[in-house]
Amino acid sequence: MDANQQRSRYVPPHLRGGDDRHSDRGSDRGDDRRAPRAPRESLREPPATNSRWSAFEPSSRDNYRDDRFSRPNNSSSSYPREGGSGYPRSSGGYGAPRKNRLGFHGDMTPNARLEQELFGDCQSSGINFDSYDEIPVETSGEGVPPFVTTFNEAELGPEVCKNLELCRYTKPTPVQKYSIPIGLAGRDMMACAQTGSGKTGGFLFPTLASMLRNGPANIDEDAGNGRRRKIFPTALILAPTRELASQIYDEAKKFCYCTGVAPVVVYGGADVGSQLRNLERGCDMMVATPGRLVDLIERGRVSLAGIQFLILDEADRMLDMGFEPQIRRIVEQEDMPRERQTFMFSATFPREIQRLASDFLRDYIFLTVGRVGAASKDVKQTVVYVDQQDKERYLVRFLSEVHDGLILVFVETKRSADYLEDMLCHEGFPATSIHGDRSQREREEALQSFRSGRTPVLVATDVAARGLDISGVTQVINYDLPSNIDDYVHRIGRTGRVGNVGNALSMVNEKNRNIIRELHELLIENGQECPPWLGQMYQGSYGRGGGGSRGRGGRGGGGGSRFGARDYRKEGNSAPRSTGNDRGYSNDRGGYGGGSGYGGGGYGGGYGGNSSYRGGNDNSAW
Ligand SMILES: Nc1ncnc2c1ncn2[C@@H]1O[C@H](COP(=O)(O)OP(=O)(O)OP(=O)(O)O)[C@@H](O)[C@H]1O
Repeated sequence: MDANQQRSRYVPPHLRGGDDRHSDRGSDRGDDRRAPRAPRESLREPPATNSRWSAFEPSSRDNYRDDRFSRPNNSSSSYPREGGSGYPRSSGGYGAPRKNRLGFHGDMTPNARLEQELFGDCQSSGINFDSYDEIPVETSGEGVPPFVTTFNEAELGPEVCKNLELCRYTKPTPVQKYSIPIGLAGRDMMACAQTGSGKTGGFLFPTLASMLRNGPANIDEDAGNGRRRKIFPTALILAPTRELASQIYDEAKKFCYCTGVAPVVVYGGADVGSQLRNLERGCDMMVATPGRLVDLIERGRVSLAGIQFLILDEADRMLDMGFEPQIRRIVEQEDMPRERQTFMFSATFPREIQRLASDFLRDYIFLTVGRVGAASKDVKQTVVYVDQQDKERYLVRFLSEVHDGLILVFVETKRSADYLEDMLCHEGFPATSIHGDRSQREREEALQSFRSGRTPVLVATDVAARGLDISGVTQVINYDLPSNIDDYVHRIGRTGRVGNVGNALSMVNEKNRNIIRELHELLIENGQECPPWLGQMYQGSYGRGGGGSRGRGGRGGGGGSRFGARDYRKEGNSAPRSTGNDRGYSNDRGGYGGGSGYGGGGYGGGYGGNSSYRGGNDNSAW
């Protein structure tokens, strides 16, 4: 088959499924117009020598299969067959309209099929997992309880501990070691820990364990309820994207298995009717995106009067200008009690957002693992200078050398995501894309196809930058750099998770001046190779004398930087106290992990040759 024949059969993403609803969207969307397509022939590279990609033909992309994630079918439950509560099981596994003996709505009976579904995929942590223990932990606030070192039945309860065993979690990560006792002590907390270090468990474990200890709020669910039942969750977890909400829910289902606590997820873009039916079966722990929650409150279907736990995941994002009004409305203007516990978690926490966040917290404990806003040391970061017009060729060339793993390519706009997916498929790479203009179904299918390895390249906008935990992502590529360093930290954190190593490649040129200084400082802080041209760019853009006056150097001292090096309440006051860990406390920047030492390269030599700043892309390498 010649190349032209292949191309004629390929259906570009915006026309797939015989649906042309997107085909004219460029015309009414201002700057979201589709990019002019580069002449195909100019993009043509020498055939990829990498046999991984040569198996893929654009016309046969649906035949691309990867069985890495298949698993044996185990039909027996790890829980004893007898010994459930005797509470009748609903057909869906979770949720029954009646309350169980704990006063919650979930199932307490083991179910082998569900157990396999929930835990069959669980994988053990990566080789650097143990080095998490060396990351310095800092807490501030009054009366910080001592940290734990194990998952302990006395604290978490036997069911939760059993579920953690099924998850193959052998010990808590640092953030969990501290967040479990803080949460169980009834305290509010603001927690900041690096990407991929188990923050989801960090808030779910103490929430669930406290719920099991205390039971639900004393609410008469039937009072004032007519035919349309109102739902009174006990815990509310808010997340910024639908995919993240859905992922948190998947985690919650595992930890809640057989505990009697019923988790439910609600998010926009999906059928509200089926979400309402799920809610009606009973909801104790609600995971939601803010917009859909407001909708359900307005419909009179959800009340927040029973909330005992409020959690904001990716809290800095939830409180930035886009979401803050909705969050204020949910937290301050509905019926949510002030007598509740509030947890805020993120890997980044700019100082002004910390200040804003404190409006929602009471006498909280601030917990940082490492430095606020630091990147994971398990990600090898590489920057290359690539002119804008050379990026496509560079990417194609780069991908043809990648032999393994899933590759996440970040771009700036939805239009570029469509365009790049299209281009990569033409070039023979099984790619899909995710962005805000795709339907929820398309977004879910794209993620599933990526997760399964069927399309090992995912082109994404920042909708996929935060929180997503996809095992097997070995490369993150910043085709377009984000406009701020926190987004960079979250993006590259899609790889190098839970002790695994990963790689991040960023294509840099003059368009990225606004992030260069902080990128430069982050690379140095993380002990990464920092090409001389990057420093030249940075000094060129900010003046030689000015370097370092506003950057990460300022973070540690709490100077002019917008970043908090630690609890913003402590700035200019007494030093925060260490609650101690084996290695002792360091209040310095960075300061954890071994820096380099992990191989995992995958790229380097052939692509790293850009040494001059202006016009420095090394075409000879292609
Ligand atoms: N105690 C543990 N032992 C082993 N694996 C764990 C443990 N806790 C969490 N994990 C696993 O670590 C991975 C990353 O966890 P999680 O998604 O919660 O990270 P995160 O800190 O929230 O990351 P991000 O900042 O990107 O949102 C998940 O696959 C999770 O199952």
